[in-house]
Amino acid sequence: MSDCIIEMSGLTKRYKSKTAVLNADLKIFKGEIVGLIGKNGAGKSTLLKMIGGLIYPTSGELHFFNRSSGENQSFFERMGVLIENAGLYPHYSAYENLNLLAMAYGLKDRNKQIEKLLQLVGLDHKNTAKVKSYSMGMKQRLGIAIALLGSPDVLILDEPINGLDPEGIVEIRQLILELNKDGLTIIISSHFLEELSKIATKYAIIHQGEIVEVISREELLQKCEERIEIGVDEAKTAIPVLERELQISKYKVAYGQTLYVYDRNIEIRQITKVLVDHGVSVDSIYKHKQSLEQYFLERTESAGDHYD
Ligand SMILES: Nc1ncnc2c1ncn2[C@@H]1O[C@H](COP(=O)(O)OP(=O)(O)OP(=O)(O)O)[C@@H](O)[C@H]1O
Repeated sequence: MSDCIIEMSGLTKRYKSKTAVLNADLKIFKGEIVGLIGKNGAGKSTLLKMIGGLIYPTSGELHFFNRSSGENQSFFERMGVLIENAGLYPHYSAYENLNLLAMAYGLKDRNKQIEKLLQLVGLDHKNTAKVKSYSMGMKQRLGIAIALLGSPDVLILDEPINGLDPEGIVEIRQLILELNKDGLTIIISSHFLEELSKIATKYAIIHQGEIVEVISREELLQKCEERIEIGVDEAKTAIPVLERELQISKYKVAYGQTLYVYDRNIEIRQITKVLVDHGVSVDSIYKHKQSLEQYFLERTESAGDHYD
């Protein structure tokens, strides 16, 4: 996963006096599923629209495949975009919707490509029912099929599970994972953090237009793992005691005076006892388990507010 296919630096979008996105720096690598997380109005859609070429940045750089987007607008053709709603024709079938667009794009082998796409998103190409009779989930899957016309390298999905019932959510999740298995890079925005955590390989947390953190799935899971936090004078004096007496092996030192112990089956009272018995005074000790939701809330609340 070493090919950086999108790189933005200092990407900014202002609407008159409103700054929707400010100085966004982010690298996206081939095969990633990047979850863009932020509250309503954080700037997610604006950022996705800039990546998808639907709006121009006010300033900053956007590079695709190590080349500036300004050098070659055709890079945007390699993005499949589903932002807001798919703009479906309600009185046509799924096939007809795709066919109209495929003709407009001048795609060759339309029939074959459309059948393949409909199959991929779990819709029947022979179904002549009008799209207006479709469920939200079916419309969303058709929207994804439309975004996939022309075999893009990157699929951009803005809140694709908004308004879907639990079954629809599972279908979209499975579809995204399936598409990613075939190598497609996906950028997906959401404020359903738990849902996003089931698919994203990397997260960019956006708050009031600014990317406040980029974190991998592994890092995030580690941060949200259950741990015992021990406050001591010096962590390095506590570690050998805990290793020897309780055989702890999964731990981390934070700020020199705090020790995080991730080993299961070790109780707070055991730790307190051995440390005190060996002359290490314990200033604080407690179990800590952070939910994803808490983590993101903390990141967005501690990030501070910026005003235009
Ligand atoms: N065309 C526009 N003109 C003026 N302001 C805009 C425009 N588009 C977006 N904004 C403002 O920019 C900010 C970011 O909007 P954006 O739609 O990118 O946020 P979002 O994170 O996608 O939120 P939501 O989930 O509510 O769509 C908001 O304050 C919004 O009101």
